[in-house]
Amino acid sequence: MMSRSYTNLLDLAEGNFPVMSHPREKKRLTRVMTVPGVISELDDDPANSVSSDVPSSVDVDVNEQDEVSQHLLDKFKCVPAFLPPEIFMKFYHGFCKQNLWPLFHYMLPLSVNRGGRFDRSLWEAYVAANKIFSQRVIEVINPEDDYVWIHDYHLMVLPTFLRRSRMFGLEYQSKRGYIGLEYYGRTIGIKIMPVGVHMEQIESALRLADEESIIAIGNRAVVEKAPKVAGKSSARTDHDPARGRGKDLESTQAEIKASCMRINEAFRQPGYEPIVFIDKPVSLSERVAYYTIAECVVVTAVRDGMNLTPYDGAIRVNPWNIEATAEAMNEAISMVDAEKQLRHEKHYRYVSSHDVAFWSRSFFQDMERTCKDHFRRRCWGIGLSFGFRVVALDPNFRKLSIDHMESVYLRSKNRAILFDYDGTVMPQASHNKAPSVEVISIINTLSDDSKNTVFVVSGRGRESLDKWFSRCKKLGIAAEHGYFMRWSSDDKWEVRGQSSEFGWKEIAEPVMKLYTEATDGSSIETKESALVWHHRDADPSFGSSQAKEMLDHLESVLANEPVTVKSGQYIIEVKPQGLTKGVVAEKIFTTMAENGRQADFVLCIGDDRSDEMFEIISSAISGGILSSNTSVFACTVGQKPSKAKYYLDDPAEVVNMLQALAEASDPVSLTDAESDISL
Ligand SMILES: O=P(O)(O)OC[C@H]1O[C@H](O[C@H]2O[C@H](CO)[C@@H](O)[C@H](O)[C@H]2O)[C@H](O)[C@@H](O)[C@@H]1O
Repeated sequence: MMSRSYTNLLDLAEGNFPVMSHPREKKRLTRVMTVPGVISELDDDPANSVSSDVPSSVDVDVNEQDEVSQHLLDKFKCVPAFLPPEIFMKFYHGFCKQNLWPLFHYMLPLSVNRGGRFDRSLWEAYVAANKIFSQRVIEVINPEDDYVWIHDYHLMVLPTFLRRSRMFGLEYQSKRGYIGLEYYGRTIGIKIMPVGVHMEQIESALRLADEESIIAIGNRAVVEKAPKVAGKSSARTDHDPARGRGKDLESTQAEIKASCMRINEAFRQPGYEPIVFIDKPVSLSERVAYYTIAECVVVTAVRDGMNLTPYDGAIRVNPWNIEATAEAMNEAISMVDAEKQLRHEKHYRYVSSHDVAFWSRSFFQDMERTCKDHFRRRCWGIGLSFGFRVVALDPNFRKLSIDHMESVYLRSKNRAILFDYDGTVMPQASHNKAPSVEVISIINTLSDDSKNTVFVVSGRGRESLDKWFSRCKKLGIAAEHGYFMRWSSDDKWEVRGQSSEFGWKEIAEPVMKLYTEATDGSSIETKESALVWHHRDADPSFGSSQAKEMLDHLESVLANEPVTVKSGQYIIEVKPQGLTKGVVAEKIFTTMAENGRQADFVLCIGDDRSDEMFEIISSAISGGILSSNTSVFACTVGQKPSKAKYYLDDPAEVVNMLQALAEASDPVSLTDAESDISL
């Protein structure tokens, strides 16, 4: 018996389903898969027990399912997923049609009476159906060559199930017309692609309509029932019965019928019926015949999913605006033929060249392009249940070997050591943000070595950094992402921002205040060059959704200002354009080279967007600021997608690593030149 707790809902994703009755064991379909290892692993996986318990399908008798499956496979290379009737009813007519469809089509119940409460059994059936699909996919897929195209809202849990078995890493390059989402090391491509019509089918229906149906309809319906009477026209309401069921649908149908009756009663005349309401399925050829003889087709779907209604020289209307719709209808029926023809030709060209075949070809091309590099990535599953995520990492991404780095360190003469502060040498969760005595001592040992140039490169304000590192005389500090820079405590702060114009703060701050008022636990930090909105102490999910919203909001109101808006660890930061830790790193490497001390050892370490430091390294090498022989250790904190090649697990490991380098340092070491002189 399933527990009613929410956690057990999540268990469903683990494959812990209520076992449905099964009259007989179902034979497995002949495998198409070509990777034997994966098949055998799945065979023994108890989490994959649902499909073997599937007792029957809705449309195909259970005794015929194997035969039908084989036939579909041989003839069409198709593999069906048979859902037991009790699952199918609750999955399709229940959760899909009663919950998801209205949700995705903005058809939320207008009154309490029309809305049902969340029905747990429907949700369970939805998850169970998705699981069955996933098992069919897993049975037949060749993970090396195949793509998986998951379509529509019925199968939204399917990707989660598939990724638990085998994951497909994606890398995506942004192109015009696409949106590329970076997601745990993968880029998800999003594109708007209207589905085209099947031109051949429509054209053959048109031919058929010309020959047969128009005559039939003309005789039966148009002439007899709805003739054009002088100055009057008849409307034919062609109502394609919906596949779904539900209370909303029934009442909508009743309302349509009542409206038709009301209009007919008011305007009916002998031999003239203003509205002919067709409440039965209409064949394609008959429908096309109606389209052919109609003077105007009005499509007023308020939200459309995959409606393939012909698009014939349309006048666009807002279906909520009744007057504008009436005007558009009048315009359509009174439009001169030449204009109709022009409009038709323009749209026909588009419709006929962007048909359903074009759509599917284009979809596959996008999929191929999106997936082309995914075999280069290694995927790791992290988290549990719906919190499960697949992280795609570069195969060269590996843990930093301190021993190896230490041996390179010992051989090098000019070293650049750049480290971020928060999340790198200072744990994010720590309340006391001042560096420990241990960290101060390590930094002093490192910066006392004359071969070393050591910098803390941080988003923090210069005042805090100055105070915290007051005992590190030789430490370089880049504060506020490099807006301020200083090479040692004896040097003056350089202001490196391109602009000292901060009028944008008057735009950004009121926006941040709005969100701060609405988000308990959030606050605003004012830095000299930047404004930061913090939500670490807010409710986690509300805080992060507010942060996303604020990011968009700020980006739009600051679009013409010389600033960038960035998200970080529980922060949204607005800072002057061109300020990045990458620019700081470049400045340090350039200055070293100009002073005849080109770095032969570089250690850059950061935990988040300070990855910017890593990104400039290849351009620094190609630009000659670093040599191709420079040993580069670009390291991130935490095993996550990054431009860095190495990772360490947490700030404690970072401090250990720095300690090891400090121990290998020579605080009184002399440069070669100095050695020669002293000899
Ligand atoms: O570049 P970093 O050294 O990593 O500094 C980046 C930001 O650090 C600070 O914010 C972080 O610490 C806060 C606690 O003190 C924490 O609540 C927040 O979530 C962290 O992101 C600082 O306040 C920001 O101005 C820096 O940009």
